[in-house]
Amino acid sequence: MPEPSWKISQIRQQIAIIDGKEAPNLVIKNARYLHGVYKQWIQGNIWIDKDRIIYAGSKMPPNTAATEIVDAEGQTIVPGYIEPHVHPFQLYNPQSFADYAAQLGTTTFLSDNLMLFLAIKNKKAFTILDQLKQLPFSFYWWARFDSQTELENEHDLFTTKAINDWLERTDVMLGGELTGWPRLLAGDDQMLYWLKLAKAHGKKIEAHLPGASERTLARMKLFGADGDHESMTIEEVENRILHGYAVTLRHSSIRPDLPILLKDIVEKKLNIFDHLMMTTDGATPSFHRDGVMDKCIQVALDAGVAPIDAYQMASYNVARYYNMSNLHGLIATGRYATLNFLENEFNPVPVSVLSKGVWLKRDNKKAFTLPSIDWSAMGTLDLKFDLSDDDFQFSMPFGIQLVNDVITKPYSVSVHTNEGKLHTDHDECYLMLVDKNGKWRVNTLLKGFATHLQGFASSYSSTGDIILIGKNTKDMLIAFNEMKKMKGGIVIVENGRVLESLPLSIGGGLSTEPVEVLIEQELALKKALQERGYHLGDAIYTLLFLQSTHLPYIRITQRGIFDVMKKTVLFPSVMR
Ligand SMILES: Nc1ncnc2[nH]cnc12
Repeated sequence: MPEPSWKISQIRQQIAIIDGKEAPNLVIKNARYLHGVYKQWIQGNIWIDKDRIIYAGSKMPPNTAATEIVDAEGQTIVPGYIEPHVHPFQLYNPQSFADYAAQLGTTTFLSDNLMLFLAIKNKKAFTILDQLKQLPFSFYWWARFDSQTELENEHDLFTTKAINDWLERTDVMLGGELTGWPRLLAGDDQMLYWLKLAKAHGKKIEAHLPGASERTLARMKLFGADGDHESMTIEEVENRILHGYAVTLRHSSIRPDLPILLKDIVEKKLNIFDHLMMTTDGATPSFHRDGVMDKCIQVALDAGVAPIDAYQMASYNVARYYNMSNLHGLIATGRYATLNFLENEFNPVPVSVLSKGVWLKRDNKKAFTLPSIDWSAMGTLDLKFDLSDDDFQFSMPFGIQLVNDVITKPYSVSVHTNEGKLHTDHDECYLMLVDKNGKWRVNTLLKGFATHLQGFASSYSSTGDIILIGKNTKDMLIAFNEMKKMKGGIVIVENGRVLESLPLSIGGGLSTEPVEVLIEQELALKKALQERGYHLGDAIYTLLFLQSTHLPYIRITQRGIFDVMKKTVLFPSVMR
């Protein structure tokens, strides 16, 4: 349960408001609001002082001297939306994502710690968490137990001490997501110990079980998994519910499954809405043009879900599951004053947003820009090495073929690779993963990414190592040099000229730009790639997951080309 932060003196003052000795800052009167436990719209007055609901019910405060009274007649009020499964590093950063999402009513986030965990020491990461805590929204975190790739130093990084540092925090709500669960089945008791440690700290365990059989679901339940967000079909939802999983339905840029899942649940008349949550699962910026959790709620309404269920799936259900309804997800006495004001319950995009007592949006206008935080703990990407012609050796019998945006398989290379150029009449490109410290590289070919892409460089990757792709080694080198000069980012080069560049100045992986700007930058990048033969949906995810061993079948990792099923390095990385 997250720790309420009110001091003794503040609680005394809150009691004095009930007693009429002091006045609250704000009263929302004539409110028609959602009460999550009654599951009804009720009428009443909500008294607020600073960030807390002092009282919600039929009465007005005895003392309203110096109280702002807002008449909410005609409006409908719901709890601020909660996004339970955020990967806050898809070009945006946690602050910029929250600033954008808040305008659409999403003000509480449960966020992946992976990027921070891999990039910097816990002490530094916690300075970022602590800064985010000062802002008028709520950021909670997960604690990962595995890197979802093959790191050179996985065991030095994922230690009991390092994981426990996270689990001890009251703003960490869960262990996982558990992408490395096959290790549990293979007998890894170290990982099982971490699950038990998380439980001992009162945290939930979020699994990651795409396509799991009933046998796997049962075994993972026995290991301690509580929830899963990977259902792609109604049968998968039903199986998870059967075995007592908390189910989060997903609507993301790579898996926009929510409409069909909800339609099937409604058609089958499954009475399970009190036990469902929804997520956008780290969708890339342009997916959020039409919303964050408001978009999920709209999808639910469109699928015929009753409005109260639709809102609860993005608020009270999440708060109750994570044992935080003492503060979130319920409009009732003692909770955070985090409310969305709607025209009516059929339009989840709020007219006004109050978050921890601060108006972030009022009457359809942005009322507050979340201040940016100090990202210096993440450092800047300062590559201290150069690449030379010697690095561009590509003589591999097989390469990596993209089956879709994120699934890969091995294929036999049949083209000449040693001339520094590849023909544009096929979709094979050179691919290199280079250590951000310049110590090693892995060279292979990538099929299915593009036909006409000459040079491409990205410091955006799972581990912060550098990905180079292209048909022309000279342009790949120029793209690398440009990315290095920018101190991180994504660059496309053609005939020696930079065509597109997207700077990622926070540690080489995150942008400082607002999400609105990032949407435009991502679309421009995607368009340039599409014009050069990229025919898949989500290029940013293709980059992010090239190293990810939680997906089949073959990956480029720090240790070399990796066979996911056999768990072996097929070709080791080469020292430079
Ligand atoms: N496992 C994962 N890691 C990073 N980003 C993701 N987005 C969706 N799933 C993810």
